Order: sequence, then C-alpha cells, then structure tokens
Amino acid sequence: MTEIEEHGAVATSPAPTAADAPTEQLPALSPGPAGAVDGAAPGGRLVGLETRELSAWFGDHKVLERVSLAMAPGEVTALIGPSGCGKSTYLRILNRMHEMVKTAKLAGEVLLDGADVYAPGRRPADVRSRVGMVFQRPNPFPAMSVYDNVASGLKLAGIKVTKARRDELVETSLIKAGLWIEVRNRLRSPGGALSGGQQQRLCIARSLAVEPDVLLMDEPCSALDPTSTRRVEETIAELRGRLTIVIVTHNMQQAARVSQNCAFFLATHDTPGQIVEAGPTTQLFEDPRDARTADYVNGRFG
Ligand SMILES: Nc1ncnc2c1ncn2[C@@H]1O[C@H](COP(=O)(O)OP(=O)(O)OP(=O)(O)O)[C@@H](O)[C@H]1O
Repeated sequence: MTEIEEHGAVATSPAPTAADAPTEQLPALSPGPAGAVDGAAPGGRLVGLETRELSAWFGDHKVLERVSLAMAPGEVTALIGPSGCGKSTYLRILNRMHEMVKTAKLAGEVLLDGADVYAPGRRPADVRSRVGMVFQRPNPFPAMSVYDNVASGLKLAGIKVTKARRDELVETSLIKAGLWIEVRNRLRSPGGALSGGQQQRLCIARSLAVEPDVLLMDEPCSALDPTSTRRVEETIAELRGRLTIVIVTHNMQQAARVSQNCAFFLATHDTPGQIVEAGPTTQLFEDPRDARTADYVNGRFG
C-alpha cells in the first residue's frame, strides 16, 4: 500500500465548475446507456471516495501524514482546518491534480468506488472526468458563450456526443447547477458577462456536464458576495443525493449549513497535516471529542 510514488506533470485541463438560482425542477437522475459517460458508475449509482494512510510531499516537505477518511456516497463532506494544514493538497490528490506539481509525491491509496485512482495504467484524465473540481475563483472561459462553456466540460474530457445529447446535457447541467432560469435566454452570451456568482455556478454546470461521481469544491464561495454564496450553497444542497461532494471551507457556518460530515485537519510547525477528528458535522460542532476541534470550530484559533 504505502509505497511512495512520484508522478510527473500531466498536461490536462482541469474540468471546472459553478452555478445558482431560484427553485427549479431538477430532472431525475437518468444516466442511461446513451447518457452515461465512460468510466462512470453504472446506472447512476452513488459512489463513495476513501483515502487510506495518505501522505503527501512537495519535495522533502511532508504536508500530509497518513490521512484516512471515507467520504460517504451522495453526501457532502466538509474539510476544515487552519491555513496551510493541507486541505487543498488533500483535495487535489483526490482527482490526481497533485501530480501536476513537479515536486509532488504521495503515498497511500485513494479509492473511488473501491478502485485505486492511482492504479498503474489508470489515466489521470479519466479520473478527473469522474471526479470534477470547482475552484476558489470562478474560471469560465470569458469569451466563450454560456452554452459552449458548459459543453466544454465534455470536450475537455474527450467525450463525443450528438448535438441533441449535448443540448440536453447543457440544459440539465445548468438546471442542476441552479442557473438555467437566469441564462436560458442568453445561452449565446459570453460566460464572462455573468456575475461572479453566476460564473461560479456556470463552472459547476461545466463540471456536471460529464456526469461525474464526485464534485470537489475548493473554497467555492470565498470570492463571492453573501447573496451569491447563498445561491451556491443552495446548489450544493440540491446536488446532495445526486453525487458525492467534498468541500474545503474556512467558513464554519458554511460547513455547518452544507455538510453532513466533516473532517478537521491540523498541522503544526513540525508535524504535517493530519485529521484530528472526523464524523457527522453535528457531532463535530456540538459535541467534539477533541479539545482542539472545539477550539477551532468555536473560533478560538485559526
Ligand atoms: N505547489 C506547491 N509547492 C510547494 N509547496 C506547496 C505547494 N502547494 C502547497 N504547498 C505547501 O503545502 C502545505 C499545505 O498547503 P495547502 O494549500 O494544501 O493547505 P490548505 O490547508 O489548503 O491552506 P489554505 O487554507 O490556506 O488554502 C503548505 O505548507 C503549503 O505551503
């Protein structure tokens, strides 16, 4: 298991993210044979993610130490902890973005639906199309239309579909991302003309277009105003039960609002990031087992 592997840089465009809006009818999950994306779990089954004894380095600097965590299928898991404790690194390991840094190394296992995403012969691009990512700053292609931004998720993943299927995926992705009502009459307008919150939901729609099993979100609201933040949180709530979500957030109220499970990471000046405590969010916030968790969630440090 814990054999240190070194991965070279991989030139793959990360699939991105985002969206929000008033109440919309969400379509039923229906990745039938025509809709299923290569490598996706059959029949739209919800898929869990797990790490076992995961350690990570940048050069000689060890930043994570034997992190084991199960992220439940269809639920939202929040990763919390002070700056520099390795949350983003952990997130990027889950979809093989860590290896895009030349000096990056890791040891341990990442299991998606029970299968190691770092197994020999497994292509990073395939992993990234099953495990999508939304970043801190909305990153749509600004000059590209709203429609093409969403469809670009398919293109980046190398997925070819008919025009009719593409139209359908763009619409359902925008609906799931909570943006459809706001953009349905401006699908040909540039993505860069949308507000920051709309752009983030557009990026979520772009990730959803490939029908991923897991969506990783790295502080997705940190660049947004409170109203846009609320919209994105509503989107996360609507996506719950439809795919597995892992979100890094510095906002304790947000972690409490959006997640069902929570993991508290901590590093010190001479120890790499580790999980101090993980479990149901209500337990971590209301009855933590570790005094450091209590101090952190109550804002006494970090
Ligand atoms: N590309 C990189 N090269 C070298 N070191 C890095 C790189 N990215 C992160 N690190 C280091 O790894 C450690 C963990 O960083 P990481 O960004 O994962 O923490 P974090 O908990 O997400 O922090 P924050 O909450 O501030 O985003 C830090 O010491 C950081 O300096």
